[in-house]
Amino acid sequence: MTPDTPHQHGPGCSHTTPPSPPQASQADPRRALASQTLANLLKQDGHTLEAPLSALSERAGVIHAVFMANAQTAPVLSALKPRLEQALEKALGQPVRASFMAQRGAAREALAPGAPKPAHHGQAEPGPAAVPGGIHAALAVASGKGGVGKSTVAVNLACGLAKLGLRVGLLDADIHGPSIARMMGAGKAGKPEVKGGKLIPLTGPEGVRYVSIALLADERQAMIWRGPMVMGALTQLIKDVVWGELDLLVVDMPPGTGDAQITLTKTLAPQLAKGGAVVVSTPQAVALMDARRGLTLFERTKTPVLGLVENMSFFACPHCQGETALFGHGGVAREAEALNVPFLGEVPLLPAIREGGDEGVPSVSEPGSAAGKAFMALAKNVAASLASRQSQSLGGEQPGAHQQSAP
Ligand SMILES: Nc1ncnc2c1ncn2[C@@H]1O[C@H](COP(=O)(O)OP(=O)(O)OP(=O)(O)O)[C@@H](O)[C@H]1O
Repeated sequence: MTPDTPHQHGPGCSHTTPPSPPQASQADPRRALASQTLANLLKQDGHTLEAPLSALSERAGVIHAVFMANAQTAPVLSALKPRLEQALEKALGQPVRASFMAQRGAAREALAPGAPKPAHHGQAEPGPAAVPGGIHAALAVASGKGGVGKSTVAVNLACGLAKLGLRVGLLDADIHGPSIARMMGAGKAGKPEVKGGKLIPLTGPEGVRYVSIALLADERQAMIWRGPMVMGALTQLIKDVVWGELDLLVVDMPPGTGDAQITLTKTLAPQLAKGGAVVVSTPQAVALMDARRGLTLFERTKTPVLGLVENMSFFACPHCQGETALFGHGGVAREAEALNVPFLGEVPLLPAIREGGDEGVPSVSEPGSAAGKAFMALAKNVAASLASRQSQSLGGEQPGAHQQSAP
């Protein structure tokens, strides 16, 4: 029973109707006002989207307005929430909390005309048609588990490759724990603009253009979107962004090997065929086991693997300059050899790397530092590997073919 549906007594039913919280009835003029307020805001921002009001109720003097969201509207509504609540308060003359509820079959409705049909369990498979033509190649930065420094490597690779002369975009697809905005210093730059229903990426260090779901939602809010909404948000962050001409879109993948990762690799398949994936791991056995799973995902989706990266390789003490192999230095290089995958380089555990991440200053922007040198060496190896991939692609290799040659 939804809040708007009164309890119906069947023949012989003696149940008493449970007391319900104070709610607005269908005839309540506030419903129309709430719907109109959202419609006006969407129109103001140049959207042609609709998000019907599902319920309006009142508790302890606060009005709760629930709107239906689908894969397409969810990110827009999240970004709009503070303004929507303000506008609703003004229109209804009372404090208002707005929330959004997933619509059944939402992803299917969100498919663009001509996009591939939805795959199993009703989730959108956006397909290559969704990717803007200006994105020439993509680099997926992945890890089997969280916390190994994948986002740190993604940021420094993006900025390092930009320093080497590439036009680089950076997409924070780590929808459940987005940290790219902070690492790129978004606090200083504010929120991205929306023009004609498209998002204008922010420009960060070294001219890297970037977007993150964290820029659309409140950074403190837990990312609890599920299934189709995640797919929809990710697809929008690729296709509804004015990326312009990019030699490379670096994608900070969500950790693990679930549906979101598969959707991303399939959506960006042609671009990944000209770029590839790097898998980040710390050297200890547990992380390596997960990294292996990450590699299997790329094999399954026929994404070329450029190689493995060892992060937090050893602790380089800034006081005594001594090195301590906290997680067992060299584990990733050995794993790469065993799996016949290139080893791209190692990055030590350095307090400056964590500080740079928190302050929004990537290590490569301080080229003289130990961290800057380690990440630039990595970026150069990746650039060499990309160049060799692209010359192979130009040489007639089928896009999506699995490749694992040394850089
Ligand atoms: N080499 C390093 N030395 C010191 N600190 C590091 C290093 N690499 C990453 N960190 C720090 O470790 C923390 C986790 O890193 P990061 O967010 O990049 O990991 P992640 O694998 O992307 O995690 P998640 O997937 O959970 O978001 C951050 O505070 C980051 O600054």
